[in-house]
Amino acid sequence: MTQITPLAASVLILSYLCYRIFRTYWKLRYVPGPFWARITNLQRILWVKSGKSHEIYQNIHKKYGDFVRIGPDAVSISDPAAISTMYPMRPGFPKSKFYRAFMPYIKNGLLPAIFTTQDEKQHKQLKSPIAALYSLTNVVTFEVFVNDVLDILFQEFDKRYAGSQTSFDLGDWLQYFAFDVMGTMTFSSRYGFLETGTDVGGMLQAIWNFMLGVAPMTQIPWVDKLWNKNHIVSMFKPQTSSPILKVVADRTSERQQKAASNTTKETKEVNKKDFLSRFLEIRETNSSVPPWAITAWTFSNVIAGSDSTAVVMRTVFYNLLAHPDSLSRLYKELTGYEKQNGLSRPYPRWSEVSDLPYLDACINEAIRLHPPFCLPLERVVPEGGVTICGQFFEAGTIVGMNPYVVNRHQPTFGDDVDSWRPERWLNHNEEHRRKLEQSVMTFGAGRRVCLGKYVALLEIKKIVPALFLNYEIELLDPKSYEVENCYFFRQKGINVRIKRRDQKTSILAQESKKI
Ligand code: HEM
Repeated sequence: MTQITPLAASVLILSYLCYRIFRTYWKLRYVPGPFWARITNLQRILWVKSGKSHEIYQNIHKKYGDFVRIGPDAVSISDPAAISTMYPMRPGFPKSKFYRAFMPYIKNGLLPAIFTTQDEKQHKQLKSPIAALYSLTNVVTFEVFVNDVLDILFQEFDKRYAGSQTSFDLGDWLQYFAFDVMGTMTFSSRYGFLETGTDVGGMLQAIWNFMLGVAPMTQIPWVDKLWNKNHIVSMFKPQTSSPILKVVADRTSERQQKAASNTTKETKEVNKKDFLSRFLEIRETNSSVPPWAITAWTFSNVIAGSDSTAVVMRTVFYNLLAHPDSLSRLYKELTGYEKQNGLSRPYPRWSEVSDLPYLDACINEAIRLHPPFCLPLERVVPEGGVTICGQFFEAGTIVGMNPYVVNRHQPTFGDDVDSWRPERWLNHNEEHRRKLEQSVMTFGAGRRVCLGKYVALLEIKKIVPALFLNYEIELLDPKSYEVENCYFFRQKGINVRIKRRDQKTSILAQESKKI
């Protein structure tokens, strides 16, 4: 028998490796991009870990154009004209394994959610029964919950800051507010962030730490599968569970027990109102809903809906405070409306502020400037391949659009894409405005577009007028504002002092009742 010499073996292995590298490189050779992206995903991990991936993505698109190869199988695309092809309303363009990394690993396996599932059948099974709850018509029925939480926010502001003029980070309070609103809407109870003015039980920090750990894994999902979502490995690792998942599970079982006894009048009343009671009702009447759906739905609400909304709120407040001209124009719009039509106090109603042009322009500009999710929203090219803006991609290729980059597409939004300019949403005909709106990727697009968009808009359109009409807010140092990004993109350092506005001059519609 002929012996394989070590030299021959080395040559064979080397040739095989060269062949693999060449094949990997060749696959998407026609798409420009950084050199290492042609053969490995390692660079993408480093981008995520740098905390500056939003800037890196913007720079590579500036350098290479609308199509950039970001990994052996992955392409980032920046032209908004591609949105309808890559994110269609019909099924058949599924999410990539990127999203699997976000699924909590519990003792029975992975807990899927509407946001994270790749399985389109499961997505339908989870989303269809509850989609109507998130329609604008239904969401406005939750306005009363936002008012309840605004009550607490105002009480705390008055008690802690308005009289003493002590400075504080408004961004932290907007986050507490967003979480407590979502808790109230979902379970009719708050976490207590506002009452205590702190991150109770370190829950918010734990969510951020979770994001920091998961974000690099999204770029190499096979490592996540081996290391984090593996039954054998998990036996040797300390058991950690998401603190939010624990809260969600506790509140759900409390409610289920109460509903089972169904004795008190209070329970019956609550059951008519919040998301949890509506979810329980849906499950009772729909046998196709799996038992774990309640946890998946409530978990989705809290995890997908709280921090993200806080990010947009911070962007609106920071930019209005840092641009006094904008703030003064908004204030004039609100008080002008109040003079003519009256505004409910202390918090204007949704019906009064849902359609104010300058408020809308400021919120649209904040949504454009600072999307909370800032890596490509990855999809897998289906069987038969697809042509995107004239470029063909074969089945299995991962394509994605990064909201941060798409929202800064110069030919669409103008040369000053990095600047705060709410006016870009005004002074144009309706058709142009609609085109701009459809070119913003902050809420995603198509079949997997954000389910909670109206919940977020309700909160934002309530809190912005409420705070500016009732308080004078002074931004102490615009330069202390900082952003950090893993996949989730958040800010800190909105240090302010506040005082109550002179009630006589600003309250023109005292008599209008609070909801
Ligand atoms: C300003 C606030 C928000 C932003 C910017 C935002 C952004 C997004 C984005 C970008 C997606 C799509 C992700 C993808 O395609 O990869 C998404 C999906 C989703 N969001 Fe939001 N979101 C916000 C608020 C909310 C709220 C308040 C809720 C719940 C009440 C929520 C629930 C969901 C759910 C359930 C999905 C999955 C939808 C599906 O796959 O069919 N979001 N969101």
